[in-house]
Amino acid sequence: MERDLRALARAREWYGPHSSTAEDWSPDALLRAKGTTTVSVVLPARNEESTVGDIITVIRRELVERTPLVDEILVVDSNCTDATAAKAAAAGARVVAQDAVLPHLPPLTGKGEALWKGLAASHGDIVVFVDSDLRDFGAHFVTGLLGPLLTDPRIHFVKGAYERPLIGEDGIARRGDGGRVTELVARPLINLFWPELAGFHQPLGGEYAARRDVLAQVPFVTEYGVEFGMLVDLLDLVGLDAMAQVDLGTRTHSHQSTTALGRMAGQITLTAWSRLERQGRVLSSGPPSRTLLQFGIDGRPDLVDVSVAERPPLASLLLEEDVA
Ligand SMILES: O=c1ccn([C@@H]2O[C@H](COP(=O)(O)OP(=O)(O)O)[C@@H](O)[C@H]2O)c(=O)[nH]1
Ligand SMILES: O=C(O)[C@@H](COP(=O)(O)O)O[C@H]1O[C@H](CO)[C@@H](O)[C@H](O)[C@H]1O
Repeated sequence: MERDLRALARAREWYGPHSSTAEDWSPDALLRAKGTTTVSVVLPARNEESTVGDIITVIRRELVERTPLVDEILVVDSNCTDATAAKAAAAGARVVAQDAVLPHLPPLTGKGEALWKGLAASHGDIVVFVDSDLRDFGAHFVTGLLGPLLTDPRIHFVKGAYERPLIGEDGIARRGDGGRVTELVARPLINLFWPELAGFHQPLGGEYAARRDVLAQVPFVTEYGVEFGMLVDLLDLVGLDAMAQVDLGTRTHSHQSTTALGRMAGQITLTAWSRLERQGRVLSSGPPSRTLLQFGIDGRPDLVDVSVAERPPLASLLLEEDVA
């Protein structure tokens, strides 16, 4: 109890000095602070043809042409079966196929694989990750995330914070109802086991930025375990004071079904379990199951695989290759 109170006090103490808003970071001031630091925006995309082009157009117009803060826009084509790649290229992004990056490695799947391949295929000193399904994207998403990284060498990772309405099938936005897996799974797990991280408003949010040399030192959990695993691993690696968050306003995106989020919840739970084991905080007599029995509306049972894998820190791979 004492430890948890201390940890939550730590989270509260961290929150003030390490939280800002996108408005605090003007593009012109950031351009002055940028110097020779290079910036890559990496967008993981799985069948996002209806939104990816607009996001890239805003980044290119505002942050490449108007204020040259961004040096590279990379879309990772995550086994798309629609026109995502063509739309992204037409809007001015470089596009790489997920499985074409480091092709000598057996391909893995999911968002975490797309992000790790995006890190490997990009070049910026700072990498900004932005989801490709955002529906109200603004350039402030990127400038807000860059702010602390371009102005404070002590900060190595910045997470977006935002209000997340749930857009219903009727098209009506229900304030505060988005981020369902965050509220039902991730936030409770973080508060129970990593309360130092409790100050992060949106631990699963898909918009965040970090220094390349830090991202290259953490593993990337595949599928939808990537954000949860990264927060816990970065807390270990760089410590809470090297992490910050920026309020980006409101974030709306394409929503998955409850069934799909059930699978996501399973992946995140397995990720949390793996970190508890790795940190020696649980002793296990055997691995947890990696399957989830779900039931369709008609009650039909459906056994799904919620296993996650893990890519090693990129730096370790490049070191091996150098040695090889
Ligand atoms: O195998 C995958 C799954 C997702 N994504 C991308 O990762 C981002 C977040 O995924 P999604 O929207 O499915 O998650 P949600 O926001 O609904 O939790 C989006 O840009 C997806 O296109 C990806 O690149 N590969
Ligand atoms: O935050 C969440 O609960 C989920 C689902 O959000 P919604 O309930 O569809 O608004 O969305 C996030 O989770 C994924 C897993 O970490 C991330 O990859 C997504 O980028 C993020 O949108």
